[in-house]
Amino acid sequence: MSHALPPKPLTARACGPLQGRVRPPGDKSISHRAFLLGLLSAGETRISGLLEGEDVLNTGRACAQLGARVERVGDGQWTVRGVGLGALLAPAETLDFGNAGTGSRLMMGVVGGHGITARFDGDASLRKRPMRRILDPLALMGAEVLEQGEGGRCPILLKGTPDPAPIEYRTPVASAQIKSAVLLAGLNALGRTTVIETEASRDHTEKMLAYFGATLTSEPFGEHGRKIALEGRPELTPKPIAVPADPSSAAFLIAAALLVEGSDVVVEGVMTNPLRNGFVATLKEMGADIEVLETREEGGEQVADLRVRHSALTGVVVPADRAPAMIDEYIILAVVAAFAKGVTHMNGLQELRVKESDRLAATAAGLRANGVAVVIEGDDLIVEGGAGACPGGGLVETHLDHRLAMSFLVMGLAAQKPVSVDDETMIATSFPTFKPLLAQLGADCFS
Ligand SMILES: O=C(O)C1=C[C@@H](OP(=O)(O)O)[C@@H](O)[C@H](O)C1
Ligand SMILES: C=C(OP(=O)(O)O)C(=O)O
Repeated sequence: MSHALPPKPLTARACGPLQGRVRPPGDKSISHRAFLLGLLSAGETRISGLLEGEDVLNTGRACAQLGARVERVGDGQWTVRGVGLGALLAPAETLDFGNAGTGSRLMMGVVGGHGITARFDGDASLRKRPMRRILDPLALMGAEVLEQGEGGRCPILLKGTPDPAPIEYRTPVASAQIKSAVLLAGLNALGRTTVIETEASRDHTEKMLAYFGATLTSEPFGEHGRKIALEGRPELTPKPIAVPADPSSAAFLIAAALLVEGSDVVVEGVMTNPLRNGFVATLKEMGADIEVLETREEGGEQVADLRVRHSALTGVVVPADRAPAMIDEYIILAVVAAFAKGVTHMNGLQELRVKESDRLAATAAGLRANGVAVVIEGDDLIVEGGAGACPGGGLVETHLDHRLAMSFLVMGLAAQKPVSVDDETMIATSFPTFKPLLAQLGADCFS
């Protein structure tokens, strides 16, 4: 499944100071959800600022296969004419989610709660990712897995139920994808679906469901958790969605500005949702000069312009309970840590093993290839920084993982020797404007 492009290597070399203002693309998590809620509500949902990355576009195509009319009406502007809850069509062809865990898993929730059957598939990376974590709660609700790859992996043929059982489900790991899949299936249940998470994960699904008119409560559970309860069969009403800038994409621009000497950059409109801001919080603890210039609300989220200046950084201990708020930022944090003074100890990274690649192993390998001392101890990553200097000079294997590619290219902008990645094509899944935006800041240092 998935049309695989031939790998395209890319090298980044040291560049002069980064200067200017830049706005990262729309948030990937919110963009996926905008398409899905558009599908599930009858009428027209207008979306602006959508991330036009391959992951999100695949979700849009899948929504069209289930009956929605999905149209691009301008740059980042889309409309979705949804069929509404309970009225989805069975797709004639396989739903191909490419590289996207989020798109495939959330859509499994949607299909699982409807009386339709759909085949889910994706690229070689997606075919390695665990799906039982989604299929298990969906089975409790009445969905059936008719076919599956080894160990509950894609390709998966899922038969949903027209009458899902409302369940109370405790997520086994902190995962917004598991929580969202259960809630999306629970939308079509007669009764209340409850999800309990002991570590709170990103809350975009809850916020968007409430915005579209669903009755939903979210209350604290234990020290760091949440209990979310959703009343089934709501009247979902389409609402305009303005997608704020993605903090996970912003992370690469912020890191580049911190690492390249003399840089002074403003990254605009970055979503500062507390369940997404662990990276900036950690950088500040490391001594990063990040000034919050203007806070405001965009599309129901707090956003801010961040002024970032080159900074001398010091290693820190990153607590395990911060992982959900920066789960996609550990690779770039590890790269930043390679330039810090002293050791950075990142705790509790077991979930990194089941992302687009085994990010724990691949990050360590990439650092070693570039002369950085690193140890994996259990589920922890320990990086020894070079106090402002990082040797570089390595070739990094990216294993179809966009964030590995971008993180090590950022390393190359500040390292002593150029850094190469074996494939840049996957960057298009989440941040197609990565190179042009860096070039806009003066970092036109890729070849
Ligand atoms: O719900 C989402 O949009 C996401 C949740 C996270 O995954 P998990 O739910 O597996 O932690 C994250 O890594 C992914 O990039 C996006
Ligand atoms: C883990 C990621 O995404 P997904 O799970 O959607 O593939 C990511 O973007 O880093």
